[in-house]
Amino acid sequence: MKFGVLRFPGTCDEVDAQLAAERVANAEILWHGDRDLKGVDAIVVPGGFSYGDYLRVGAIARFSPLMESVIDFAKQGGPVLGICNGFQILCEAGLLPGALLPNRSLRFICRQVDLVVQRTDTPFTNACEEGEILSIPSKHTTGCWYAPPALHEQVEANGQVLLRYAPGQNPNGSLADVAGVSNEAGNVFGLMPHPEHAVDPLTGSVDGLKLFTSIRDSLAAHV
Ligand SMILES: NC(=O)CC[C@H](N)C(=O)O
Repeated sequence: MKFGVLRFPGTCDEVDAQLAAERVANAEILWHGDRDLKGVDAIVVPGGFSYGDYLRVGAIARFSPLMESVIDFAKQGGPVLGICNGFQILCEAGLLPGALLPNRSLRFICRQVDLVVQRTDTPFTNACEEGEILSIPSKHTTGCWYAPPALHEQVEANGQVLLRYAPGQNPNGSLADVAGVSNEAGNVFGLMPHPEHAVDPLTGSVDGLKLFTSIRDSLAAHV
């Protein structure tokens, strides 16, 4: 199978995402100005500062030509993983619920965080154990996930929160310690921490690899 990793002006984590995906499958970088998804089986919208975070994080990238193809791909049930700025872009595109607000501290925060796996019956977490703790780096200014009460209630009732910050570790003030949330159909998932930076023992954790493995295995199960 092949992952497609999006690149916008200002993206900076696409090569790490490609290298992470290549540990479990093939991966190719896709330029935001094209429309062709080149037959990839899964999409990664990586982290960075697309369009310099101007206007509002992800608000400009969301209108790239390639995003039209990503929205169609997602509507057809294709797996889409948004990491950090990718999560922000997917929220702006209306593919994920809620919005990312500035961190409560109003500071850029860069630290390793523990995430608690809430569900394992998903395309993104099937290689994990329920309740497992994943140690993954987090680095952002605008990572405070928020949804108005009615939407938040719906997201919780549908089991769309797949990862939460471990108690006492929420770095940004996200509502209900939400670190990663899926769409209602379950095929689009976004998280603020960076699994692509936790794939080699050299950097202290390989827990991030489990998300990439999960996507690959969920697709293999459908063949
Ligand atoms: N690491 C990233 O992807 C940065 C995300 C984003 N632009 C922020 O700082 O909020």
